[in-house]
Amino acid sequence: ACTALEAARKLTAPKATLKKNGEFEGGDFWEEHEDLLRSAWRERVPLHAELYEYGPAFEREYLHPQLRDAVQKARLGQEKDAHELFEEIIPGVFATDLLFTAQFREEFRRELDAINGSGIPTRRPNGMNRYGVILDEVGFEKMLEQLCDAYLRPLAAMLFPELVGARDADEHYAFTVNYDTEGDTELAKHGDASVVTINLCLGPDSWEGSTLRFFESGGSGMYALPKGNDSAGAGDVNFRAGMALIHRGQHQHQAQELTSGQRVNLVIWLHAKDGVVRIAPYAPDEQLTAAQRWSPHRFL
Ligand SMILES: O=C(O)CCC(=O)C(=O)O
Ligand SMILES: [Fe+2]
Repeated sequence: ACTALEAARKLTAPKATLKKNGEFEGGDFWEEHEDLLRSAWRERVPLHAELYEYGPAFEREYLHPQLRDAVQKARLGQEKDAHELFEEIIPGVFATDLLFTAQFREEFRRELDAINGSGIPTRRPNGMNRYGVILDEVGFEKMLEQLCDAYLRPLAAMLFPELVGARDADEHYAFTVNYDTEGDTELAKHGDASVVTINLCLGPDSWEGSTLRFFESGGSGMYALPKGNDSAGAGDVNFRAGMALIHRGQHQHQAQELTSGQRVNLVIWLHAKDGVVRIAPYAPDEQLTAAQRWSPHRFL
């Protein structure tokens, strides 16, 4: 008998070709082999098993000490340090180098190489990016869920209290994007299927071009932001390894052409159950308090 891993390695996956609206490209293949692929990923021995196992050791090795300190204070009622981790580099776009350690980035990149070299086929991450990996499908779902519960959802709620209420970021969808001159070099202007997006640059080291351009919101009606469109501005971001952005999913953006090198980012979309994305903002008196957003999720 052949193991799931052996069987998965014998599959011939359809290639990702479409540069937009490619969400369902090869959909039949991925559905037909969903169970087999899930079993194969479970059988595969990872390079860095620690990356898949959320807990105190994970936090110690992989989360930046300043993040851990600030979040500990926020849970005790003092949110100031957590705010100060971030700089609002464009209205509505918050940047920080203080979420993950360099060790996390290096081990994660090596794990991605191992995943890509495993012989198990991987599905394109979304309708526009053809390369990259859906992290929830290769074994990271549980770790990411716990990371979102403990850190990412409260941070998103702190930065965007008008959009993240008690249930608006209960679920995540996480993937990587990969830009290099042989594969995808750019990404068309779009909004994400998320209420809030966390986008971490994993490096590797150097590339040219590939800035992320944000566009003024221009929203009205249901999309009108409480502080007006001035709270979602235009500007270009030059990533560096370790830099993470947090922005509203509806804040449109576009990756400019990469002209040399490679850029790999880890992207986490937060949304409500079943992929529902909140767009109507909460009035100030409907928003979560600091104590509510930092209290363990199950008590809300
Ligand atoms: O190029 C990037 O870092 C952004 C990727 C992105 O916007 C997306 O995948 O939704
Ligand atoms: Fe995006």
